[in-house]
Amino acid sequence: MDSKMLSEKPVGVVGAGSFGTAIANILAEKSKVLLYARNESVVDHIEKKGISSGQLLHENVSGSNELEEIASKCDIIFPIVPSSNFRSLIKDFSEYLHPYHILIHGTKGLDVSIQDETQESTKLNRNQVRTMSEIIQDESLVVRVGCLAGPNLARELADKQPAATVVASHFDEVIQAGIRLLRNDRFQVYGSQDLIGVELCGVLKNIIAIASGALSGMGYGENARALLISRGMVEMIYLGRALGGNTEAFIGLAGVGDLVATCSSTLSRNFTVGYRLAQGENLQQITDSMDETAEGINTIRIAKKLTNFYKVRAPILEMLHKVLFENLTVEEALQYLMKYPLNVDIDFL
Ligand SMILES: NC(=O)C1=CN([C@@H]2O[C@H](COP(=O)(O)OP(=O)(O)OC[C@H]3O[C@@H](n4cnc5c(N)ncnc54)[C@H](O)[C@@H]3O)[C@@H](O)[C@H]2O)C=CC1
Ligand SMILES: O=C(CO)COP(=O)(O)O
Repeated sequence: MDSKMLSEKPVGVVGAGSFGTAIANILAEKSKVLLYARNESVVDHIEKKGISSGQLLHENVSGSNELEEIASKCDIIFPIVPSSNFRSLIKDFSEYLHPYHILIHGTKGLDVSIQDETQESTKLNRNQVRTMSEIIQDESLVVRVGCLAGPNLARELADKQPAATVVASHFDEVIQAGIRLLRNDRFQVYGSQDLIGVELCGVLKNIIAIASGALSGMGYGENARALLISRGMVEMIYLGRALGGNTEAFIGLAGVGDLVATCSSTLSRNFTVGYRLAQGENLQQITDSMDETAEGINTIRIAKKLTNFYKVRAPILEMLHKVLFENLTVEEALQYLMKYPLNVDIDFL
């Protein structure tokens, strides 16, 4: 595909939430963009008011309510919806998708097929858990898939602050397309061939972000956060490698970069969940009053079952699971972690 064709055809973004909208605006600096929303009133708002998810839209962005229109007009499409809706979206989309399409998703979550998981199951293996790029391949004829992941808090992107992301794919043309479409003088784009590793970075850092919010909610400062980030990174690497990622991805922008951003910002929804837990709210109260997606909650549930299967040492994850789903208090979890008998700093290199 040459650059002339790219500039002639619009780029598709599916999902008009905080991140989909921020990415649509970045893409719009170089291309026409078709932004898909399920809800007709949201499309109406996009068309008439030029606003989506509270963000003023670039003039190159128009709205669409038709997946068929997105697939027929766009060769390159960015699906950015929560992981809980990702498979059903791709199923609906698949009849319009062809092998010439390129899909680069921005979703930081995992999927478990219903038939593979029951409430009682305590273990999951890798074959029972899908990343979003795997869902695209499972459910459609699209071959050239990729993801974008990195420290990309939507609000900061919307405010045009400097930032960078990683586009990962097994196909160089997907990486090159991502760089060509997204890169501008405030937004750097790096490439990686480790698609699974980069996807897992974005997914697993949300677990640690919840823990970081909890530390802040208890009033603790930067020593505690640094301890959490570095030990959290080790857990991410253990589990990420068990699931097929390489260590390199985790020490890059999508790994430690996104981990630091999300663990340090009150803009992060996952951080906010942890903060509110530490302030005494329960999970139900928090999720009932949040409009946006905090992927880390479901990821903790899935990751715990994966660590049970692979016997991965992940004490932070274990404690968070108990806090979220088994009524352990945040203070009790912290006490347990501070007594955890470990003294080797780095044993994964
Ligand atoms: N907000 C952020 O700063 C960032 C978010 N992400 C990831 O992006 C994904 C989406 O997050 P946000 O945009 O923040 O979520 P959000 O909660 O702001 O919005 C999600 C949007 O997806 C739409 N949606 C859900 N199912 C859909 C479907 N089947 N078809 C079309 N639209 C559908 C919803 O209507 C909503 O507009 C998540 O996996 C998140 O982890 C990644 C990087 C940054
Ligand atoms: O992934 C993010 C920033 O890179 C956004 O994190 P939250 O989903 O926690 O808001």
